[in-house]
Amino acid sequence: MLTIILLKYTALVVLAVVLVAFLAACVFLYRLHSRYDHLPGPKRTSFFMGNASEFRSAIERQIPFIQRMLELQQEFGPVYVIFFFHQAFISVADPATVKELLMNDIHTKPDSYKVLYEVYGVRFMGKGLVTEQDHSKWYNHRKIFNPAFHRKHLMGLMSYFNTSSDKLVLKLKDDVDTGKAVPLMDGFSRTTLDVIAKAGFGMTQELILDESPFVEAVETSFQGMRNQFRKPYDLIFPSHWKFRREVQRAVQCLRDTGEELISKSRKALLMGEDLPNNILGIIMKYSNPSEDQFDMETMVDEFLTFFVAGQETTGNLLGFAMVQLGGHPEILKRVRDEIDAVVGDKDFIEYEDVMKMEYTLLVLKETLRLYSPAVGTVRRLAYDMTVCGHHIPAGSSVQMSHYIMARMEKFFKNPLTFDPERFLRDEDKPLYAYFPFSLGTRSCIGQQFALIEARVILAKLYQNYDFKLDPTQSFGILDQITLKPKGQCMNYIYSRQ
Ligand code: HEM
Repeated sequence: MLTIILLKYTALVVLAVVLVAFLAACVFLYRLHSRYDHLPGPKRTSFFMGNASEFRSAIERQIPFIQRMLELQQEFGPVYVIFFFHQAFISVADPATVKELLMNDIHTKPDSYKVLYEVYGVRFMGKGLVTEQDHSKWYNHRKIFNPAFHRKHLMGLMSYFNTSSDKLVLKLKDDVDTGKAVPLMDGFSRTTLDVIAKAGFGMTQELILDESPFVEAVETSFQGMRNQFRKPYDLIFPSHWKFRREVQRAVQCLRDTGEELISKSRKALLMGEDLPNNILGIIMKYSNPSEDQFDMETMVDEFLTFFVAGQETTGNLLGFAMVQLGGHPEILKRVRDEIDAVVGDKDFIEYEDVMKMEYTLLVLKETLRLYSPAVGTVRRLAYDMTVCGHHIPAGSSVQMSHYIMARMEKFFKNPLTFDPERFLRDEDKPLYAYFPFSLGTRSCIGQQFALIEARVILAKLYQNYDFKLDPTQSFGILDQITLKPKGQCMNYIYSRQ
């Protein structure tokens, strides 16, 4: 009898707790919605899910979600609000606001970055440079990393860029003159992974030519990261538990590899040995262990951060660039002529050669204007602001998208035309409208690294081969949180005439 009463009592308590939680969620959402009721924006299709159905419609129409956000910008103007479950994002396409939010450190990164802290319960990017929200902690780390990206150290990384590109050339050798189109994205992805692994952390594993458990672990982890971001509720279903375990193992494998490399480097430093000229070696030299600037966990966070931030982005940039070159024979000819003139048949591409590849740089810049792998950034407003006549309260998450602004006639003449020389003319208004690497102190630390690496890889490819885009290769964009070319960048490869 007592047990039945207890059970009834417990059930009542549970019911009451659920009811209170439900009411609290309703009040929270009601207050959130009313905070932004004065702003334009699409109608919420659900009280609880807000505008999450917009995601579904973008997937169904096979367009990147950011393209849907551009359409909404065209419909509602430079400022609008969109709700995802319990989060409101204010999308802003206004250079003055981009300047205010990115050039002023008082506006920090919002909580939405926490989604990258861990993947399926295993620490992932943790408190690395991209995700750290505390400005002073971030600043202390960034100042240690900055020297590794100065010109003189980047010059010292040229051998890594050359060696990895040579391996890509070798990997493609079997596909030359076969009359079969081959996907280039896998090669780009492996090559940029190899560069980060070696120039960044001194890994010795072969990542381009052979099958590698590390490459598989990177792919599985990234897939897990995307799923967690886009389909967080999949995990409720037991059919996804196997995948979750695979992702957890893969992330752990990356963290273990990072820890091993960092420990090795630390030991070498303590033994007074010379550290190699890679990013990890340079950070070790510049950081002060006595100040405990980097505990092992944070250092491993940075290891993962550099793979996430530096690999796929640069690989995707190369893919987009090759697709655009394939579709613009006159631009391709100028790139090839420049590479022939600057590099000729040299085996080793020097830093000075890269600096002379000015037209190729314009092509990369134009590729980044229309096809930047990273679509934008978000800041948490530190104080109330009025943007284009709209009041935005302090604490709001404001999204600024370079993808959106790059497609606005207001800032770029004939915005959808791929025109590398636009950067030499004075017709556009790119100031605070062009920011593929973001702007301000939290802009991309690897910007120059990526642009040098991409030029070396392109130079080596065109130095050795001719490429012809497969006519079935799409010019579309695949949204995988970062943007990548749809269709794997299919090309026929020929020996150079
Ligand atoms: C085409 C290639 C690349 C693009 C388009 C790109 C873009 C970006 C963007 C937009 C941000 C700002 C992210 C935010 O606001 O949350 C960023 C940050 C960052 N990127 Fe890149 N990136 C590229 C390549 C690289 C490479 C090669 C590395 C490393 C070698 C790198 C390392 C980082 C790091 C560590 C941050 C965080 C910076 C900080 O907050 O201090 N990126 N990148």
